[in-house]
Amino acid sequence: MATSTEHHDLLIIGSGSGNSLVTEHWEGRSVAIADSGVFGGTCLNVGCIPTKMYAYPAGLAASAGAESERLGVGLEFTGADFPAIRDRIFQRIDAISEGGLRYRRDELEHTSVIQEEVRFVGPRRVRTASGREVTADQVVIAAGSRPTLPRIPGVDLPSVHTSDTVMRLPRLPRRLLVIGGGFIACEFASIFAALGSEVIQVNRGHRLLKAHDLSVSTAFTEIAARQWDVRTGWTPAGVEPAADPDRAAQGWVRVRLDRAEGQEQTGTVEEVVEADAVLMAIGRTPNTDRLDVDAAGLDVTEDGVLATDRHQRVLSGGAPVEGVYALGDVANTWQLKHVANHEARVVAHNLEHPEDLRSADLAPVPAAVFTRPQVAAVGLTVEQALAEHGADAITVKTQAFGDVAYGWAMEDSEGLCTVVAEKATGRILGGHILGHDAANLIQPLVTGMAFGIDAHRLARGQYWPHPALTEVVENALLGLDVPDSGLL
Ligand SMILES: Cc1cc2nc3c(=O)[nH]c(=O)nc-3n(C[C@H](O)[C@H](O)[C@H](O)COP(=O)(O)OP(=O)(O)OC[C@H]3O[C@@H](n4cnc5c(N)ncnc54)[C@H](O)[C@@H]3O)c2cc1C
Ligand SMILES: NC(=O)c1ccc[n+]([C@@H]2O[C@H](COP(=O)([O-])OP(=O)(O)OC[C@H]3O[C@@H](n4cnc5c(N)ncnc54)[C@H](O)[C@@H]3O)[C@@H](O)[C@H]2O)c1
Repeated sequence: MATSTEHHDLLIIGSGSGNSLVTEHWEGRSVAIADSGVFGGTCLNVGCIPTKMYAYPAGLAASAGAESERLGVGLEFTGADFPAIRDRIFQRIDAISEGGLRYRRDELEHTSVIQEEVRFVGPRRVRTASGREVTADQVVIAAGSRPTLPRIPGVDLPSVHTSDTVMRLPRLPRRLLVIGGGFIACEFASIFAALGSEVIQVNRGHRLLKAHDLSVSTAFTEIAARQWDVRTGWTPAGVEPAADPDRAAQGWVRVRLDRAEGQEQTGTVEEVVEADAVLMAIGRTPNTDRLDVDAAGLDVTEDGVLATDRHQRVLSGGAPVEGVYALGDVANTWQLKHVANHEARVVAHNLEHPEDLRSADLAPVPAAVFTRPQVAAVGLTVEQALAEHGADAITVKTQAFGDVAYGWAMEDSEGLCTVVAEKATGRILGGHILGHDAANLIQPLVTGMAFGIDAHRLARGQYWPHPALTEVVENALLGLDVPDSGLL
């Protein structure tokens, strides 16, 4: 039963990308931001930023040893001060989150923060957990996603973590069992292995990063297996405290693994791994189910995200609901911050200019995995291009890092850049990079695809500083069987 009702010009559900919607336009108007979690959302508090703040020192740690020795530099890894790294990261992050909350809640006159879970009771009406009813002329749903947990016994034991908690562990795990083979699982396996944990990564399928191009995913799985223990074809079946009471008291658990369905059955069908920390990283669930969207009649797609039109207006029965927008992980399946940011810019404009609606243009979307080595991708994989265009219509070049000057100087033997393009036109269909600095190296290919620059023109229509590693992209482009642009 509602105890009070308040009305705002704008209600934003979710303080992650949603927080960026409060532009100068809203001064003198009333804006409420509802968030029952930590202010600032996933990217800042438990996502992109802290993971990369771990990935950088982890990269420094991993450069000692075999790689440095091979190049004649005597570096020794003497251990990571995990609590110091953790505290440095979260002292910086928590201050930003707390400052953002104070600014919106206490300092600005036209904004308020509802620190409660909210659920829809009508299209532009929500009820808070404490029973307040809040209405608004316009509503933006930016409620994000949360880690998915497997439905197995023992998943609620304190040593079982998700990406929300694993970065705040009191100490570096002795043995970390990582479940999953996607972005989150691979980034954390790479980080914790470099910092000194014994990492065992268990994945259902036989390739890590399986959504990536086969060339990248296959090579990454092999390289990962040289850095930590990768076990494929398994799925977790249950977690229980370790049999030894002393170990159990220290948080050690036994994780039972079953052979994953549909995977080749060789060897044993059940295995047990003991670990003092377990990370479940098997995907993220959009938060639509936390919002009672049915009460507002809002459409949800079969992927569980809110259905929107190209202006990010939420649909009801297939038609846009006036003044209700959605963005980010609750409204798309990319689950990437740069996509949420783009959608937020579209929504910010459309809220302010309902008579001049702008559209989200999501293609092509790059993604980068900040492992060691890094992985980055944009557009179609070779397999997708083959399926969509046929073998005769496409051309593919895989350029090894070691065959361009800087990669050769690094004595790199792992890095590769695969580009796939349309043979007849040179239109770039996709790019896939594994290796040093892949997250940066992918950008020329994103530019080429976004601005419709064909492969030869992209390679020959600009200078590439010699001998920078970007030459790996230039050479991949030049290796394609595409029309000559005439440029030299
Ligand atoms: C470990 C990790 C690393 C990542 N690294 C990267 C990366 O390197 N690059 C990249 O592009 N992306 C990365 N991502 C993905 C990226 O963080 C997300 O795509 C992005 O943060 C989504 O933003 P959002 O605004 O949609 O939602 P969020 O930032 O998740 O905000 C949603 C907010 O809504 C609140 N909320 C939800 N339901 C309710 C409710 N009913 N009532 C009140 N409040 C509610 C939540 O508390 C939350 O604060 C990473 C994610 C994770 C988990
Ligand atoms: N650098 C980045 O851009 C970055 C980093 C982290 C997360 N993210 C975003 O967050 C999203 C979620 O990441 P994620 O890694 O959790 O999901 P994901 O979808 O990338 O990977 C999920 C993995 O879990 C495995 N899996 C699923 N169920 C399983 C089970 N029962 N047993 C064993 N394995 C199982 C899948 O095979 C897959 O390998 C990503 O899709 C990405 O968009 C991005």
